[in-house]
Amino acid sequence: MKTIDELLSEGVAGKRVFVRADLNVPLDGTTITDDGRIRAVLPTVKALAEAGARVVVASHLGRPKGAPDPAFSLAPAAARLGELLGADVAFATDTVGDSAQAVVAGLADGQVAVVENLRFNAGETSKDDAERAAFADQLAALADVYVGDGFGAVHRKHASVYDLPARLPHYAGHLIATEVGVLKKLTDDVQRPYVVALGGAKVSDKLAVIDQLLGKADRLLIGGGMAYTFLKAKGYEVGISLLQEDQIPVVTEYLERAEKSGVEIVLPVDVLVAPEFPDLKTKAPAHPTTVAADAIPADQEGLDIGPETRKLYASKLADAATVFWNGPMGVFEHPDYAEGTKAVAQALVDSKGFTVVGGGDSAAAVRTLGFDETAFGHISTGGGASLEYLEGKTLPGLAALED
Ligand SMILES: Nc1ncnc2c1ncn2[C@@H]1O[C@H](COP(=O)(O)OP(=O)(O)OP(=O)(O)O)[C@@H](O)[C@H]1O
Ligand SMILES: O=C(O)[C@H](O)COP(=O)(O)O
Repeated sequence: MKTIDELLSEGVAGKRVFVRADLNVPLDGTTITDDGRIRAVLPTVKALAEAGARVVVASHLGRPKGAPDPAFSLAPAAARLGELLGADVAFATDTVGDSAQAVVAGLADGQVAVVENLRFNAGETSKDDAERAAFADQLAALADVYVGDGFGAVHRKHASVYDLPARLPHYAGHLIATEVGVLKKLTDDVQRPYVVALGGAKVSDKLAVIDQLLGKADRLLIGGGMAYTFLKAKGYEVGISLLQEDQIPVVTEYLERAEKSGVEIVLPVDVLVAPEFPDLKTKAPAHPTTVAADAIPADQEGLDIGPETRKLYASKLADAATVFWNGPMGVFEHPDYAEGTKAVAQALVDSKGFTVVGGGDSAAAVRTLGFDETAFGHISTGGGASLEYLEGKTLPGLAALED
């Protein structure tokens, strides 16, 4: 894989360089609540701009449905990138249309532009190769060189991640190089006990990774929205909690396999429930109730792990030599459901092992809950991406950067 260092030594002055970043930051309206993913791509953008490149930054944000949707505009991220760079950043109100073409044509050497959300175009995420290729052709017309630096999205076979690098000379940016360097340690020579904590809301995506993790980790702690499919597989009722009903047989098989192979799968023993999802805007008190994991009322939703589970998970993390954690333990954005995530974060801080936190919201949680980033071994910008890397999968966005 050629890296940006080679590109810089070859010279980029005057060249249009397309940087595929992951600027998928958490937003409260148009306010960015954690800018970690923007800061993470700064070394690449700065280096290119300082070398005189005309830098075209592109990213997805959220999961819009292949058409423009103002709620998912990258405008706030572009503004924040400008603040962090201390320079004007031009913004194109479309991705490959008139605005993008004009903004890119107007760039001077060393200037930076951001184009609008890649996923406002159906071709970006299409499963149809020809549709993705057609969009990649339009993206390729905007640049001379491609730099892949959106680590959080390298597990997606999307046009800007997978098809576009095949059309341009391509290089890995600083962030991808750093992320892969650290995660390699967890695949090549992992120190044991190796404990993986999984939570979050992207349950269908992430249940699949457990298949491989069962052969690699010594212990799996399950929290967040992920926990309820496991509790249901054990025969408990989960009320109106997040549930991946079709995955219950798969999860049942995981539980059986873990038992046979001596891998510990640790599930919540108690949870915080409420009749409705909390208001994340007003943060109005949610008045949750603590119930045993096998006693979730039919009309209630599990929104965080409970106090006994917090202690249990801290004890299961205490002797770990290596920890990988992806996915908040609860709806940490609301103060009534942040304690589970705080407890796991604190257990990582207290750990003597090598600790890695992965994921947009997981990393944001660590920072917004007031933890010092340097207390963790590594904070990865990718959740799904790092999990799939740890599974040993070939990731489309990394494969595409190979020569
Ligand atoms: N019990 C729960 N029910 C519903 N949502 C939950 C629950 N627990 C956690 N969440 C939500 O999960 C979200 C984060 O999940 P997600 O899987 O996206 O993690 P991530 O760290 O961002 O990883 P990635 O980078 O792969 O997106 C948070 O917004 C949080 O509110
Ligand atoms: O948040 C993430 O994990 C990445 O930005 C990828 O987003 P996606 O899961 O919507 O593809």
